[in-house]
Amino acid sequence: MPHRDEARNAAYDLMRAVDERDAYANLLMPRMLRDRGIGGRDAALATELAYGTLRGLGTYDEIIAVCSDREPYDIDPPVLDAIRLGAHQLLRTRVPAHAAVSATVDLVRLRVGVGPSRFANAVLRKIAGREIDEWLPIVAPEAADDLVGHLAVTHSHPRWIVEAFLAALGGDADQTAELLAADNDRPKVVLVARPGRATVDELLAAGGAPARYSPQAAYLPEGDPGSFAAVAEGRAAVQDEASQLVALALTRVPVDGADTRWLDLCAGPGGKAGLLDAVATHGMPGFAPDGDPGERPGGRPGEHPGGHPGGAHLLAADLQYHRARLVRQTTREAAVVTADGTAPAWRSGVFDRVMVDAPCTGLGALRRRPEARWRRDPRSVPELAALQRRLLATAVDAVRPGGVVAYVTCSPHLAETRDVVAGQDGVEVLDARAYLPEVGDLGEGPYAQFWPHVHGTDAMFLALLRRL
Ligand SMILES: C[S@@+](CC[C@H](N)C(=O)[O-])C[C@H]1O[C@@H](n2cnc3c(N)ncnc32)[C@H](O)[C@@H]1O
Repeated sequence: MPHRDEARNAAYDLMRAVDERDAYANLLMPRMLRDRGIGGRDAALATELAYGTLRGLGTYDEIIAVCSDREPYDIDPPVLDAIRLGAHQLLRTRVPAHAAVSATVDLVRLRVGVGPSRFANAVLRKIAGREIDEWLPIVAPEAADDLVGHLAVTHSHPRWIVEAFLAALGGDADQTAELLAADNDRPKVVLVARPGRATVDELLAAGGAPARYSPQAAYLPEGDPGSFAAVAEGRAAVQDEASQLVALALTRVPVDGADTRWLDLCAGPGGKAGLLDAVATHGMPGFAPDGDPGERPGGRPGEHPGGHPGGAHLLAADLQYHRARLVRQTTREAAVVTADGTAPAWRSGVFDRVMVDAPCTGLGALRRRPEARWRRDPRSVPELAALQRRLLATAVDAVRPGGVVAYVTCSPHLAETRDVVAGQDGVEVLDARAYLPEVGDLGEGPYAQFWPHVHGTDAMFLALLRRL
């Protein structure tokens, strides 16, 4: 089989697995490529074709509807997926049109049948008649008539997600368009050097590039993170910069009195717990209880305000046993338990700092999972918001008066962010932005909202609450 066809077949099989078996594309693809011995440029092509098609299929289906005598939902799914794959090659890659059409038609003939391949041929030839910029005004409603529909079709997102983003961005259509476009880009791979276990300098020396915000981050320009010794040894890991910073922000808030007991209520799979455990154990350079950050070994005056002296201990909990087990791999000193955060096994008021990284719709991380936007269900939002409220209430109960709770979601949906925090009694809401001085444009406060189109991070939300 020619190389390019191997890549196309892998992309097609991935799409079928996503449709038929609810596979997670980003988990299955690397395995499939490895099993088939596809590497290098072919692997990159297969991944680009599959992920690009999964992201863009909202737009492609509108175009397919115009080019076919059937609505996409009336087309046999194996044929529809192949046509989507062909449409992606025609409209968003440099693959020559004749090659995109003939390879897709061959694929349908071999994998589905001769009749469907004729149908695919007819539809793809019509699609090939125009460029994407010519198609969009034909298939997307005018922004003036239907702003949400316009953005949804142009940037290939479900309407309800566009509505949620528009609301979270205060109705700003331009910003929403930028955010939706950023969701269609591949995210950077970011590494975290866990304090006391690895340093950023070590990651830079091993081929990382300097990061923009987090004092513990380095970017990975290309290649396999596992090739970094620090990653292979669990001293460093892959972690989005916003995810690093919300954990660091919790450790930076000054608390009076004891500061030795920390809790991560929803810790699995352990990204934030890995960082919290390291700071709790080893402290964070730059900390100055009363004076010059430079006094502390490794501290650079003025560079990283805040920090922590260490000497604390983390308890990490997760409802699911297998996720709690993953936390054991990211932490060294922490106690890890399987526990329901809404029915805690600990006494009230015993912790000095609590992280609640609540289960959420994940609308802030759509860049990472190409098919996720089509899988999420708007009906899950009220259910998740109710769970988030219960978890936040438990976290506030678990922290002592004067202690701090970080409420975090990887979603900017207002029902999962501001609305959850607004209902919480017995707390002072701190200005979270004050604990992230290295990052600008985090919103009007008192919360901090990261954005892919502004910061290049996931759309992570942070509220910092001090128990009264
Ligand atoms: C957004 S994830 C946490 C991500 C994690 N903090 C990290 O940085 O890797 C939410 C986690 O909450 C857990 N969870 C869901 N319901 C829970 C509950 N009632 N109590 C404790 N954990 C729960 C899920 O199993 C999931 O692992």
